[in-house]
Amino acid sequence: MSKEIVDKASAVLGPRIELKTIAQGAEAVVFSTRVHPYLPSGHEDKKYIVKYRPPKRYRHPSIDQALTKRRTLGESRLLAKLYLLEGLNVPKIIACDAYNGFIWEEFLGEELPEGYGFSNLKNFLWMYSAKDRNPHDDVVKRTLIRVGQQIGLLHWNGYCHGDLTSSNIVLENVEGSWQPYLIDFGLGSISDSVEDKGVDLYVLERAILSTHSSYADQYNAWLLKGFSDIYKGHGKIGQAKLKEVLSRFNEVRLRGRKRSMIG
Ligand SMILES: Nc1ncnc2c1ncn2[C@@H]1O[C@H](COP(=O)(O)OP(=O)(O)OP(=O)(O)O)[C@@H](O)[C@H]1O
Repeated sequence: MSKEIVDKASAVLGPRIELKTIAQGAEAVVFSTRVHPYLPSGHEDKKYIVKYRPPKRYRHPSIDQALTKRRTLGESRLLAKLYLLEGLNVPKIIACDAYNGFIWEEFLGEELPEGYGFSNLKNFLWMYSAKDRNPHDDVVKRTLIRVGQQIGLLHWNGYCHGDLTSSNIVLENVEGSWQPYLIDFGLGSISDSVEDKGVDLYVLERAILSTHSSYADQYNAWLLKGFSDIYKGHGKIGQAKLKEVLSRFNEVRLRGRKRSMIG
């Protein structure tokens, strides 16, 4: 992580906000902090995420600023809308400084036991594939069905994620059960397109296949069960829409297979 980026972020936020780097993607740097952006000190019991899109030197400054503003605002607006959907779990947005490229969110997740790392779906499934655990444990089944339900809710309400990998699903331990949260809506959209939905399902299926190939068929079947439950809960219209999404999902799969055969 370049010190220059951290210095830039600190210069905008001021010395009061202590930042700890969590991740650096192509587009943004993610920090955590205990300091609330606008409440006075004394609220350090909570943790927050600060997602920062630093300026890109290779872009013309005015284009760069316009892009940063548009993307930061887009992601914040989407997150704020999604947070209002009943039953859907996404991080609560705390603040947004679109001009400087900052989004503040509540911090979700925790460290998994035995050094399995941060509690995203990918690490959680690794933990259950360990020798002394059962990869088909009921906890895994219940959790994957819940993940499928979250995706079902997102799609049923007319939104798509755009980058639905197993790292972008965070698990929170709520009274002993794992509740999934969808994070990173940087590529998310308001979309009722069956193609976008099929691609979301395909991206997650591939992510699970690439990291947990021995159990992927069962895992994906549980995800689809949860997903289908949501659509089926909406009667005949739900059933018809489910059929459309699943049939497009199959088409996307076939296209993906062809591509991977050709290279
Ligand atoms: N609300 C949150 N709570 C806890 N951790 C988070 C949260 N948001 C992001 N993270 C952590 O930061 C990482 C990167 O965040 P995010 O995916 O939003 O950024 P990104 O730059 O779009 O990443 P990428 O380019 O890898 O998709 C996540 O994988 C997760 O580990």
